[in-house]
Amino acid sequence: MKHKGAWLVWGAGVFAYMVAVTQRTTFGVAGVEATERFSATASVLSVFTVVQLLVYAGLQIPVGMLVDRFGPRLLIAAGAALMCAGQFQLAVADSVAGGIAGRSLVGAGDALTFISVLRLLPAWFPAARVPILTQWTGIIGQLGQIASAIPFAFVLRSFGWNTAFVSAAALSVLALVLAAALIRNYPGSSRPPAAAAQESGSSLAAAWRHPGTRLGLWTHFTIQFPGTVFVLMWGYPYLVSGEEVSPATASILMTLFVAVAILCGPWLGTWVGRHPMRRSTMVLLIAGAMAAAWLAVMLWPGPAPVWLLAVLVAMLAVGGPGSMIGFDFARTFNPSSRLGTATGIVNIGGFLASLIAMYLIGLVLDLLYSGGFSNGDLYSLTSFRIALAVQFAVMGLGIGGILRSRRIVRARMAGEGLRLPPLREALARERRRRRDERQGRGGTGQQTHTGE
Ligand SMILES: N[C@@H](Cc1c[nH]cn1)C(=O)NCC(=O)O
Repeated sequence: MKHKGAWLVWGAGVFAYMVAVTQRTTFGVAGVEATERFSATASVLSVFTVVQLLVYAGLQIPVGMLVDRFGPRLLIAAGAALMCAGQFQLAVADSVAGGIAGRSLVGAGDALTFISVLRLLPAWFPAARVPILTQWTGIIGQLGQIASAIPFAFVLRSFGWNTAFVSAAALSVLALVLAAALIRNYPGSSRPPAAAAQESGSSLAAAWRHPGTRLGLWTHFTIQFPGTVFVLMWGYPYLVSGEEVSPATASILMTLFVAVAILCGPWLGTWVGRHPMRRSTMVLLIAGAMAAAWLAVMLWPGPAPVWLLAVLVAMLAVGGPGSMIGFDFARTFNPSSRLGTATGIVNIGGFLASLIAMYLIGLVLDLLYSGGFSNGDLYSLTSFRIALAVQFAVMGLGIGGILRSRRIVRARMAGEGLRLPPLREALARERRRRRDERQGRGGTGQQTHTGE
């Protein structure tokens, strides 16, 4: 059942997440100014991003346990306060150490936000709506990037570093006030007892032991990282220096990425709500499509045509919303008392894989350059293609994790007497459901039983 005030609670949570995404991405927009302000090279500046991501990923499990114990409201408000402090610190910092301290605070506040907002959904909305609302949370949150790319960039270029980062800090004050005023952890009297401190450790062990949580982790690991690596680090230099597309075309391709992620999110959310027993198959299909698109681009003789690059970007973009299926596994395979912990475990996956892939790609590019393979061009097309191919190894590791945890989940389901209908049977049932729907014969189209 949906509860009164649910949209307001969710709205304040999503706003806090959107602001977190803005704070997360402001530094990327300020690269040129940061180089001058901190007198730093590009590789020193990349440390800012890596430290921020490490802090974010490292805090996921403690934050998940804290959400289960204290509820999302306190954590969302604390996250906004930390991000405000971090952006303020960055506004006044003029040394690399001071800047990294600011970015670490931003990473910490960011880490508190997303899983706390997801934790609100099952408490306030009916189970059948949670997959689609999870997708909308992710989609609306990503719009925070637009606030960095347009108004933040404008203030930075017109009024300078200090004003821009103080303004960003002020946005988190607004998120904090709205969270404190509007968010309630549970509707009315339905508040379950908070987890006791000593229960937190055992709920972490229990969440980890459940193969469904690990299936979620590997899902997030496998299909979030190719898009993150592309957008946060290597996509733009690869397109412009490697594939030799113009900066304007590269920007259009990056915009296509955001558009595809927004468009396919609701479709995926509805699909997952209807076919909970086929979620891992969908995840494997998305992973296969991303790998196939990369392979086609890499094997193309000479620079790839723009249409093929657009197909690649579209496939990579599906990974953002696709990885949200990982959180659906966490939700449906864990009781609500340890949902935050399980969500935190899942959310480490994509960020860990992104850090590994970003580092390995940079390493291979450097090795090819120092070994004389690149003919003095660090970002040559062939070097880029060889370096980017390390993603297949990271993806292979993730697919191995998915298949293994899925096998254990299926064995456990079989032990509980739950039979997974063969794909042909499921497809025939879906065709019947659509026909009935077209002929106006009932059925909500939603299945709420769990599976993989
Ligand atoms: N998969 C992302 C969010 C997303 C949704 N649609 C596109 N991207 C994710 O896991 N986000 C975690 C976070 O903190 O942003």
